[in-house]
Amino acid sequence: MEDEECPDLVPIGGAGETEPGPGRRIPVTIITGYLGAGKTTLLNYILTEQHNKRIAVILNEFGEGSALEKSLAISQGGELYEEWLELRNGCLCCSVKDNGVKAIENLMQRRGKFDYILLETTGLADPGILCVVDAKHGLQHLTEEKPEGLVNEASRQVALADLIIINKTDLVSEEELNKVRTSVRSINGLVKILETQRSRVDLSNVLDLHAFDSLSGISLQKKLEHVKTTHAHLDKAITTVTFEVPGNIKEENLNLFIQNLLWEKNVKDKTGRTMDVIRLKGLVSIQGKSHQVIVQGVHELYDLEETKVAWKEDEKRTNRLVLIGRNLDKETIKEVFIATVREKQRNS
Ligand SMILES: Nc1nc2c(ncn2[C@@H]2O[C@H](COP(=O)(O)OP(=O)(O)OP(=O)(O)O)[C@@H](O)[C@H]2O)c(=O)[nH]1
Ligand SMILES: [Zn+2]
Repeated sequence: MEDEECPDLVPIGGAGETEPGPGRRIPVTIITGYLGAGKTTLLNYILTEQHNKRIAVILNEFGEGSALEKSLAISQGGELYEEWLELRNGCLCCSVKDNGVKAIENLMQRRGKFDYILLETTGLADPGILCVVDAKHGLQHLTEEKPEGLVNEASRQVALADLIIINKTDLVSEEELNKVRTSVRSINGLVKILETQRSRVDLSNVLDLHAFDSLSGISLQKKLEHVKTTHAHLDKAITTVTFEVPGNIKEENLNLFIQNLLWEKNVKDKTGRTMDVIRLKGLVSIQGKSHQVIVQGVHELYDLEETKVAWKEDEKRTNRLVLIGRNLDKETIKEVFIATVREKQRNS
């Protein structure tokens, strides 16, 4: 990678930011947070709120799940400006200098200038400016012990953030919320903390991060440089598997499959280890439903939601699932899925 070919990202609140005209610099906000914390919910909220700002969003692709991620983003997003940015190894600081900047440039060439740019990184990426923390599972992620040599990504994200959004406050008691808040505070004593449901945050807080930047006294560029030197890649034990099974499935069978996986935890890999699913996403075809259904799971919580996208008449109905977690093996999980669906169909 040639350094001179890579334009630098503009530090938030950098000189010239308030200058009018085409030379005005555009703030870039990077959104981090552990798997399923609510980053996409936040982006969708920001993009659908009335704010009279032109905002570009750059989403990352995670592992094999890119096709599905993309379709999910489109079906939820309404009118988004989108550019797809593949983060190599899901690591922002490795990728942002080459294809990251390129993605932003491509976007501006096609769409003109934006007022703000938001960048979503994978749940396991390194650096952070705005970090979404899951009120229900955040404490578990922050305190998880890592094997020798591996960094706890969740606490690294919190440590680097200028703004923390503790999301899903509806799922916890005031006491649990206090614990998460205290834990975040102990990792990052300077960071501004906001608490939300469905990531519904006052936009001025999110789009105007340089206010906090001055607090921490360190620019985005410096942060990226800093993080690059103390580098650790994705937690190797966590992997992504994707599979597709054509046809219609019954809702009760799908529930059974998911509950075995997330609640009963009785699905094992070939060596007998329990498959531990942190994140589950899917686009499925439920018998008797004309519209595509989205499956969303975060640890033991999941829900099914009918989308506005109808299956077309000549379209092949199919089920696509993405699982992120430990001890996942694709063949086995696919077999279990098919078996669960078939088994119950014979019985009922
Ligand atoms: N109960 C509750 N659920 C929420 C809240 N915010 C988001 N969710 C749900 O949490 C799930 C994950 O949300 P996403 O926005 O996709 O999370 P993400 O951080 O983008 O996930 P990854 O990109 O996979 O890391 C979805 O099912 C959301 O509907 C909240 O405040 N309360
Ligand atoms: Zn997301």
